[in-house]
Amino acid sequence: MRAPPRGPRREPPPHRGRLPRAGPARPRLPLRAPLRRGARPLRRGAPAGATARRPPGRLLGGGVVTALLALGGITKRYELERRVLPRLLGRRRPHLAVDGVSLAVERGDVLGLVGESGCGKSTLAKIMLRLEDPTEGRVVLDGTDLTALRGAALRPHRRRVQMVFQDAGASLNPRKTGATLVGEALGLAGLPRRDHTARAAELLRQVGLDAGLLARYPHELSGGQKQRLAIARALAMGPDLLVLDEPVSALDVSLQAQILMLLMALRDRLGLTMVFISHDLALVHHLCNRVAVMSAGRIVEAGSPAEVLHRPRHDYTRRLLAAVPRGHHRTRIAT
Ligand SMILES: Nc1ncnc2c1ncn2[C@@H]1O[C@H](COP(=O)(O)OP(=O)(O)OP(=O)(O)O)[C@@H](O)[C@H]1O
Repeated sequence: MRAPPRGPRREPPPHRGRLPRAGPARPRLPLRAPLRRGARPLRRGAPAGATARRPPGRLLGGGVVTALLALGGITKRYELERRVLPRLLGRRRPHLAVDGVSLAVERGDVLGLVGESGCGKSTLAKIMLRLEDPTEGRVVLDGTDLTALRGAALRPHRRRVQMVFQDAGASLNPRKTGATLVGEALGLAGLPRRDHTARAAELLRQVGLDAGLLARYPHELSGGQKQRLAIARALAMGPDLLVLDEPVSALDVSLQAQILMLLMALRDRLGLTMVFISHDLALVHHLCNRVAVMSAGRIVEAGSPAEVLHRPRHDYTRRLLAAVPRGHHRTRIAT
């Protein structure tokens, strides 16, 4: 651990071992660097017993958390039913989908998470949103340990991380119009009902859709329009972090480019923090300022797109790059 900088002596925080309820003066953790696998306690060097005294969902003060989202030693094991020789081998067999991932997403980052199918990207995304519980490890959002929270205590934090799925059509309730879908999100975000129509129209404009489309049901929209509506609905919640799981892979190439340009505009205009999950290294190269490469449940390499995609250090990343078809994507990565 690095020694604290020398300087004028600071007063100790008013409640040692307890955090103030909320607010800008909330003490932060030193999580700039990715957490080491299984690191405990989260505040390195915290006094023995500090973890036990921590109120649920709150972290001890004393340092500075710069990461909006910090994953510390995340492991996810699924217990699968064993169909072959269950009496002999046992009924359950564990499957390790995520294996000790530590990762920090800073405010304003657009982090590209790449890796081959089945390496654990979506599972990790669901854990970021607490749609799945990790088997081990911590999810810390803006200094709050989400893994310690349940039910009503978790809800307000969960809204701060929104997800856009590959298949927007399936994630939009077919019985509800765009106005209802976006309006519900605005209601959850606490916007008074009288302001819903104007805000929904504004959000639709932000994602490049005509506000008139709010009157339509999802099946009356094209694939690209559905994806934009899903993004508008996610933005309606006023998220701090948007997790996009293969948001363009179901679209044709021209629509992919349009959605990518939209995401780049949102990144630049709103300063959105995003985790962009994709197989497509060229898309990641264009959109992201950081890239993490995942293989068999682990992050094997992370850095800037220039470092990871142009000067890969890990064999797996080299193989991933070599698998990109010549001409199309490779040229786009090289530019
Ligand atoms: N609910 C589940 N129960 C059991 N195993 C699961 C479950 N969800 C995912 N898995 C397994 O965990 C591993 C990681 O899956 P995950 O969906 O996270 O991969 P991925 O990298 O997102 O793949 P893709 O790019 O194809 O979407 C896979 O082997 C998958 O079969």
